[in-house]
Amino acid sequence: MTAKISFRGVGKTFPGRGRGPGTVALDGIDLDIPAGEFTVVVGPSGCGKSTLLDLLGGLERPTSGEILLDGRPVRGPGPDRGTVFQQYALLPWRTARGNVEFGLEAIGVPRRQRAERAREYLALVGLSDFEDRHPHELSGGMRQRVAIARSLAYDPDVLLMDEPFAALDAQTRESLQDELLRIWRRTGKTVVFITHGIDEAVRLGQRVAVLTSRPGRVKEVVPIDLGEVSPDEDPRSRPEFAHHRHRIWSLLRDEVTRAQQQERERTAA
Ligand SMILES: Nc1ncnc2c1ncn2[C@@H]1O[C@H](COP(=O)(O)OP(=O)(O)OP(=O)(O)O)[C@@H](O)[C@H]1O
Repeated sequence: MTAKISFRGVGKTFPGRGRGPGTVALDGIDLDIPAGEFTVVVGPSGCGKSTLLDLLGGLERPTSGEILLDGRPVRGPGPDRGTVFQQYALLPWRTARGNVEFGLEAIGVPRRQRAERAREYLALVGLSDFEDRHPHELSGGMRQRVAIARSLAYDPDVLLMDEPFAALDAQTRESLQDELLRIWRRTGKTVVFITHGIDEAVRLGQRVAVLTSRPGRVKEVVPIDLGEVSPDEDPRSRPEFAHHRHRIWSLLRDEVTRAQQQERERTAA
């Protein structure tokens, strides 16, 4: 079976200033992601996580290797991929509904359908009562829900999420994680989610790809199985959760130390 997304020997080097050496952000990334999987990517700061997502989103081109989406090389952005960033990037002069409709205008969905679809997706993220509010009238968590609704409304196959909950308080983050899982189960999207949070990775991922410090390579892909979780149980308190958490923490620890060492050498140079 072909993977939905396939990174094949993907490298990315950013040119240096003047004659200076470039920055090798990613090197030899090999990763296959099946359709419908929730994949989380973790790694030390600056290891190239956002770069990896930008390449998949078609915002950047790889220096080496290729990324295949449904077996075809990614050559640019497209409506088959929706992105949610850490910052909400909502239009302040538009209501929640207007923001969701905005993405649909861009792909030429007729007006009446736009309104209908925007309502449907705002309901999916639990914001039916807030569709006429402007971003400044919404909490951080609600704004991020609007951003998620906007990305889902044009029905991309793949949802790319770059630390979407990082700016939220712990409680809002946890409830949005639960909500995202519910939405993912309902919609069957393929999700690639970047985070710094180990707990977040274990809570959300079916697999967690741990990257090395820069240049980022895939150090290990950890399958997550939290066992049978009953509806009134907090999965975060299960022994399986602690086990996976510790595994990923151990893999990251060495890489973070290496990244800090690199940073010290760079500032000393
Ligand atoms: N447009 C660019 N031009 C030059 N260098 C870049 C560019 N974008 C990223 N880099 C460099 O590439 C490396 C990887 O950056 P990237 O933002 O992908 O890492 P990250 O893992 O997402 O970091 P963080 O966890 O801190 O958000 C960094 O050293 C960064 O400075």
